[in-house]
Parts: sequence; C-alpha cells; structure tokens
Amino acid sequence: MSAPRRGNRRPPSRRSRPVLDGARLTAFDVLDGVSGRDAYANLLLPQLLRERAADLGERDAAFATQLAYGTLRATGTLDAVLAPLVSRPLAELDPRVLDLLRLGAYQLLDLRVPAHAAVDTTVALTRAIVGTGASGLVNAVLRKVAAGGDRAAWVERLDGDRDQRLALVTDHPRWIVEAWRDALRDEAEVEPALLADDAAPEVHLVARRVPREQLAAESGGQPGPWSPYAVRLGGGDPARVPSVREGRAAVQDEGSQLAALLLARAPLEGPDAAWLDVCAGPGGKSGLLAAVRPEGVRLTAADRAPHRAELVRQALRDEDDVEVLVADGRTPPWTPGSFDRVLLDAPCTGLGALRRRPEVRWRRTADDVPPLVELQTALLDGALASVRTGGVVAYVTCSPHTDETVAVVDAAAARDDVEVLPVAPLFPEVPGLARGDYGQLWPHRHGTDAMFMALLRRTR
Ligand SMILES: C[S@@+](CC[C@H](N)C(=O)[O-])C[C@H]1O[C@@H](n2cnc3c(N)ncnc32)[C@H](O)[C@@H]1O
Repeated sequence: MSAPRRGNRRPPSRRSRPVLDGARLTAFDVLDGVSGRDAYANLLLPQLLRERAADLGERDAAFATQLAYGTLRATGTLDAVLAPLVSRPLAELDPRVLDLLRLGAYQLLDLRVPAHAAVDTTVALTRAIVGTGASGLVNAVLRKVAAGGDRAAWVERLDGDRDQRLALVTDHPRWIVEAWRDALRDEAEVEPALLADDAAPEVHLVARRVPREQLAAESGGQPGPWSPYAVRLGGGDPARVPSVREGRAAVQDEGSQLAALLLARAPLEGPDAAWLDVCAGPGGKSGLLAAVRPEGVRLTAADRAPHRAELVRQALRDEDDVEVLVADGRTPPWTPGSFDRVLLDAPCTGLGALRRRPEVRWRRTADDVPPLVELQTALLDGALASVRTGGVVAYVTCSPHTDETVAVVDAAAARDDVEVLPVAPLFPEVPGLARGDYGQLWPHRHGTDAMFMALLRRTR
C-alpha cells in the first residue's frame, strides 16, 4: 500500500502550463515533488504558496493545503480503493497519473466534492500535465470511485481484518497500527489515537524568555493545559508573533516542552551545575532547558551533525553559559561522569509526530526500527557514562513504538548501576501519562505528539 518508489527522477514541474485551477495544481505539484523527488511536503508547500501568493487567494491556499496534506496522509487508503479499478499494478502507472488519481479520489472519498467537479478538474489537470491519453484513464477510474460512494462505503466494501480496517479508516500503514496498539494496550483507544494522529496538529508556542500571559495576549492563543510555558494557537502564522520573531518564544509542541521539563524536574541530590543535551539539534529542547535552568547551571548541547549543531548555536545565541559541540553521543569526547543531568532525545522513527509530516508514514517501514534501536541503545550507554553517580538521564523519543522506548530503557535499567525513577509523579497535573514507570503522551489524550519519556539514575 505504500507509495511506490520511483527510479526515474523527474525535473520539477514547469510553470509554462495552461491556466488551471490554482489550488489543485499546487496540490498536484506538492504530490509530484514528494513522490518524484522525495521532497518534504511541509517544506515544499509553504515555498509554493509563497511563490504563487499573487495568484492564489487565502481560500485557494487553504484548499491547496487541505488537498495536498489530506491526499498524502490518505495515500494508503486511496491506493487500496484505486488498485482494483486499474488493470495494471499502481506502481506501473506513470507516477504523475497515480498522483492525479489520488488527488481526485481524495476529493471524492473524503471531501465529498461533487463528482462532476472532482472528476472534471482532475481530468483537465491530467490533460494539461500528462496528455489526452492519460486523461481518458483518469476519467474512467474516477467515475468508478465516485460511483462507489464515500470512504466509509469503500472501507466496508474493501473488507479485511481488524487491522486492515483500522489502517484504511485512520490512514496509517498496518505496521504502525500494530505498533500503536502494542504501545496503548487498550483496544478501545487504538482508533481514537490513530484518528487524532491523522488530524492536522494545532500550533504550540513555548514562552522561553517572555511571560506566558504576554505571549498568549500577543498571539491570541490560549495557555496550554500541561506545560507552564505553552501557548496553543487557534490559527494564524506564528512568525507574525513579535516574541517569536525576536527569539523570546518559539514553536514547540507541548509534549516536547514536557520532555525538556522532565530533565529539569528530576529529583537530584548533590551538585546541580552541569547539564547536557546530547542529541540537541535543532535546539528546541535546549532552548527551553537554557531558559528554565537555575542560576549557575552550565548547559552543554551536542549533536553529531555539524549543520544541526549550527542550528542549536543559533537557537542559543542569546544565552549565557552554554557550549555547543559537534560530538557523537555514542563515543562522548567529554570526561565520563562530568554531568549532573543529561537529556537524550534520541533519533527515532518519529511515529509519534506523524501529524506534522503527512507523507512520512508511507516512507517509514518496520525495517527502520532495528538499526534505530541499536543507535538508541548505544546513545543511552553514552548518556549513562556521561552522568555522575547520583545524576539523572532523561531518555525521550517522539515515538511510542515499544522497541525504541520501553525495550531500550528496560535493557539499560537491568544494569546494576542504574535505577528507574517514575515519571508520572513529576507531572501530577497531566492525567493518563504513566506507561508503567515511564511516561507516554498521546495526541488523543493530551493533544500533543506521542512523546515517550523515561528517567534513569546512575547509582554508582
Ligand atoms: C530527535 S532529534 C533531537 C531534537 C532536539 N532535541 C530538539 O528538541 O530540537 C535527534 C538528533 O540526534 C542527532 N544524532 C543522531 N545520531 C547522533 C549521535 N550518534 N550523537 C549525537 N547526536 C546524534 C541528530 O542529528 C538529530 O539532530
């Protein structure tokens, strides 16, 4: 069901095309960039909207966004509907034709755009972009999609087992449905969780160097329910908020804020003067740690990738007593035991932040997990070596997948010089957070990304 990989890279779509429905053309160009050039929709779409601002009004821009993101999220379901209606395997179609079929089918299944409008506009796009021959195929297939009813009717007809149905209803590949079920351990929550993961996320701001009330007033947002630094924006462009423009606030999911606060709130005996963020790029959590650390704490922020470390440097440019390093957390260059608190926000599959990048769910595969687990395990070893006896390590991922969360931390906790500190008691204001002694946020429970958090102490 995943988007076929294309061997032949195509050049970016040309602008020299007949005048077409601007929103649909823009959505197609995003799909084409994602499938043909491995572009990221969340980067490509804003760029296209900026370039075409003179032609697209606000309504068209909003419709283009809905079409592009919605079609990308629904790719698996759309392909399941389209596959039996096309005589060849979908992977053998001209990729542009497949993208056009998905775009048309999405309008029919999910937006309930009247059949004549969805079909006619897609056929016109196909004729202009691919040619008349292809437009006949698109016309015939989309008419069959329209005749089959909306998404619910199609899902009913496609049938399949429990996980297949959930995959189709919630726009997730089956292996991710299974991973979320395994992490949730409550069947009744699986569908609501995956549906919440299929909705566009609210923008959250973090008030780093500005009172939160002031940020809320400036932005027209509401204080977030969990983090004392969070403001949830109802809408609007965060870049227009003065405190964001001037670096006193930033865009940051409220779940990520709690992950940084976990490190700051961890109980600690003895000295508390040296904090380390070992996978810091691009600097979101380091920025909050720098703002909330007590007077006299020195923050070291590291990342293996030089360009990511540079982003951290920019994020921390106005902070005193910080050091930014390019370093591999598996083989730390600093003296062992030199930090009191260490945050390890490990590289992961990102299965808990799929809301932000609509196409990523179809790019990731279950095969991505084992090499990440190996990296996470080595990084956690490095983090535990970096902290002094009695010091704490917070292990965080933006994924709830059991292999890269509970299993990695359980393995480290089995060492005889490590103990687990329960997470939930540090956040009494956040209900439904405990995952055993660890913490797990969920979009359907908390309105955040599905962040996992664990706290370990070095006992000797
Ligand atoms: C999940 S991101 C961190 C996000 C960051 N904490 C924030 O809040 O903005 C993981 C980071 O780990 C870095 N990374 C990957 N492998 C690493 C390694 N072996 N040592 C240090 N950093 C690594 C990646 O470059 C990436 O920037």
